[in-house]
Formats: sequence, C-alpha cells, structure tokens
Amino acid sequence: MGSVGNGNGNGGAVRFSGPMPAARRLRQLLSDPRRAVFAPGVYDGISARVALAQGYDCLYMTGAGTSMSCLGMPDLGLANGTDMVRNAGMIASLDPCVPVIADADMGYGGTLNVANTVRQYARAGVAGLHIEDQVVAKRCGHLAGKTLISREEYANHIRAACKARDEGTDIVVIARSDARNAEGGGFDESVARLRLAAEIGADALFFEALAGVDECKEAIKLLPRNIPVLINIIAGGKTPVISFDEAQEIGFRIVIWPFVGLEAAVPALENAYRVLKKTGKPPAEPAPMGPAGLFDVCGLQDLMAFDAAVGGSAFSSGV
Ligand SMILES: C[C@](O)(C(=O)O)[C@H](CC(=O)O)C(=O)O
Repeated sequence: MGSVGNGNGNGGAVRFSGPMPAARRLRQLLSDPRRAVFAPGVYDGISARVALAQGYDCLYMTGAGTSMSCLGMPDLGLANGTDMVRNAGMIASLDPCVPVIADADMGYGGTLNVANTVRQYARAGVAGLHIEDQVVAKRCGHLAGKTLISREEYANHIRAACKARDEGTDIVVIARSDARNAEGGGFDESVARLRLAAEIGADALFFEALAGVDECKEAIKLLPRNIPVLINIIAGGKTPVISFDEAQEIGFRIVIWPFVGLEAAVPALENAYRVLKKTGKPPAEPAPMGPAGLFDVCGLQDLMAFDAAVGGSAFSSGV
C-alpha cells in the first residue's frame, strides 16, 4: 500500500500513503464511548488469519497462547519479551488495518525493561499492550498463588511505559492489575492500583480475575469514567462468562476472549492425531482442504495476485 513519491511534484520528498497506523486506529475505536472493542484471542499466524477472515475490528494476542504455541509451555512466565514481540509483530503485520492488542506480561523486568518492551512492541506495529503488576516469575492471572510487586514499583512501571509511549508513538498502554486474586491483594487493592495507573497516564485499564457480575459492575463504578476498561473472559477462569453485549452493557470498552481459538484447536488436533494413529488415516470429517485450500487461509490468492500485478508469471498456470 505504501507509495514512494520521487520526482513527482512534491520536491522529491519521499511520501508514504497507506492504512492508518494500527495504534491510531485502535485509539479511534476506543474514542467511541457507545461501542466496545471486540478482540478475539489469537496465538499464531493461522489463528490470526482465520480470525481476520471473520472481520473483527481488533485482535488480541494471548501471551498464554504464545507460550503454548511458540514454546510448548504453559503460561508460567517462560515466554520472554523476544518471544512475545516476535509473535505480536508477525500477527500485527498480517493486516495492518486491524489493530492488535498484545499481552506484554509484566514488561520483563524493571522500569528499563518495561520501557524497552513498549518501544519494541510499537516498532513491531502492535497497537496496544498490557503491563501487569505480577513479579517476573508470573503465572496466568486465573491461577492461584500469584505474587505482586509493590504498588510503588507498579506505579514506576506504568510511568516507564507511558514515558516510552510518549517518545513519539501512539501505542495504547493498558495497565493491568492482578491484585484481585493475588497474595496480599484483593478487590480494593486492584481498584487502588488501577486508579493510580490512570492518574499516571495509562490509556486503558485491565482488571484481572473479576469474580462475578456484581463485581464487574462494582469495578466499573469505582474506576474513572473517562478511561476504557478491559474485561478478560475465559471459560473456566475466574471472571464470569458473559456475552460481548452483556460486557458492553455493564460498561466495559474492550472485551477479549483469549482462549476461544485454543479451546477449538486443541480438541480438533487431539482428535486428528488420535484417529491417524489408531486407523492409519486421518478423520474423514471435516473434509480435507488440501494444500491450496490450506494456503488460501494464509493469503495464497493475494500473493499470487501480487506477483501477477508486478509482471510475474510464477503462478500464471495456477498452483
Ligand atoms: C489474558 C492472558 O494474559 C493471556 O495470556 O491470554 C491470560 C490468560 C490465561 O492464561 O488464562 C491471563 O489471564 O493471565
């Protein structure tokens, strides 16, 4: 989409035009108070492509899914910043018109690491990221036994994230608090930390592990009105499983479903490998898509059209 103007009447200046940068697009979506942003969880190139084909306005890169798909490990803080930014940047590059909100865990260290994480995600084209208040040896927000950093340290991390954002990027900084179900935390501690993060300059707030619809309503009542609040819905997690419309009705402005793709993929994979082993053939249903059908999911037609548009003939007789 980028066009380079050279000797084209603008004094030889290089001019780029193309889709609105993803972070600006996310800010635009968030600026409409009547509408929540709906972001299904994706964890790799295939899940992102499949979700993009459904026409969502935004995608969510799950850190747990990244850890599982890129490392084969559960969400126990084993994926580092490099693993995460690589996956987030790849997903963000697939359709630059659709913003990606990506998990950035605890920012992978102290204030300097948090700032570096924000810069790297912004450079990778990620539209928004969330930074939480767990220690570096973190775990999934819906598991027991979480340990928090102090309120002061968290404030410093959010300050670092905002300062890095303000170096010339538009990336949306989402402050997450895990205090609700962490040792020494609780509902009030989460509220206090998220209010503090809003004062410091976070763009949105993520209240992790809200327990029940009444608590969701209470959180919305107690958090500042002028800042979008994210709800993280995981079947079998701590937060009640409510629909997008119900979440929007309560007042949430960003709704993520991190595991929707993983919950579909894991049983399907398990079935395919089991049947192949048992019968010597893959399951008959669903009908095989074939190589071209599978590659179509990942943009085969666009790539062939690109080649033809620039005069290539690599695919002129089909694939
Ligand atoms: C939202 C989350 O950070 C994610 O990685 O998707 C996880 C999801 C999970 O592991 O249940 C979280 O809530 O901590």
